[in-house]
Amino acid sequence: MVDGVDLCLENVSKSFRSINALVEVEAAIPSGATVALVGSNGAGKSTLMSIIAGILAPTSGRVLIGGVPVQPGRIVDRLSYLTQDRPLYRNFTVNEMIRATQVLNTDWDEAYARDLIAAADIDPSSRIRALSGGQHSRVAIALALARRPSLLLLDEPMSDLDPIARRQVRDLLSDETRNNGTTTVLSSHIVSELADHCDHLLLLHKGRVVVSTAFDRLFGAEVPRSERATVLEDYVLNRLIEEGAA
Ligand SMILES: Nc1ncnc2c1ncn2[C@@H]1O[C@H](COP(=O)(O)OP(=O)(O)OP(=O)(O)O)[C@@H](O)[C@H]1O
Repeated sequence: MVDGVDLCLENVSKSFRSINALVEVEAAIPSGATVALVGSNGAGKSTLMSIIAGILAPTSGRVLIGGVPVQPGRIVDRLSYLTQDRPLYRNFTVNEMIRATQVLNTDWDEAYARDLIAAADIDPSSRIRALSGGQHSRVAIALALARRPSLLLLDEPMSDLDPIARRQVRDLLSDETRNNGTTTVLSSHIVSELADHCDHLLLLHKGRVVVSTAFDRLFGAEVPRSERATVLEDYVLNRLIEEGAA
């Protein structure tokens, strides 16, 4: 069991010259939560993840992970971040990529990485450059999970997966939270897909928080599980329309 950590965003702002990518973002995410990070293109989702991971420095404000402030430029312990570009060494084989990740990480579960790659039906002797986009993502997701993180950041992890692979990855992430208590932040444009296994909504629009709340508060007991996807999608759409997004 790897315990998750709570995540606290305190007044986080980020500007790129004249662009205000994030404006005073506040959120408190409990340990073990799975957060659906949602917003239109350019809403600030990737910027926020990079700040949480310590890769980007906020212009102001701070991020606390398990009560400890993130120091930009310093590696955050037990955090895995799958960026949208899924950086893997293209000339390596999958086996070489597994070994390289092992060397770079103290907490590492090689057997788990190999199980996940086998479950995706990927030959570990294949070169990364010879993998399809979806297979490339499956390897990147396997490496991210096998680092046994307490905090997992996934930027559109399912964007290039086929429907079966999407379901497999969704189940995998649900198991991860259930078995390991991993706190997860997951961005996606397919809101309905997030309803089943996320339990917190963080909706951004033009860098500002529109909603940060537990799903339970949104849905209430009266909405059956089977209708959650539609209800969540409608809710997000209506809130974005209210914000002037359409
Ligand atoms: N390195 C950068 N330099 C300048 N502007 C940037 C940089 N990174 C992001 N931005 C701007 O910050 C804003 C937020 O971008 P970000 O990539 O965080 O949005 P996003 O919600 O992840 O979008 P998408 O859904 O399209 O991936 C955008 O206006 C973008 O142009």
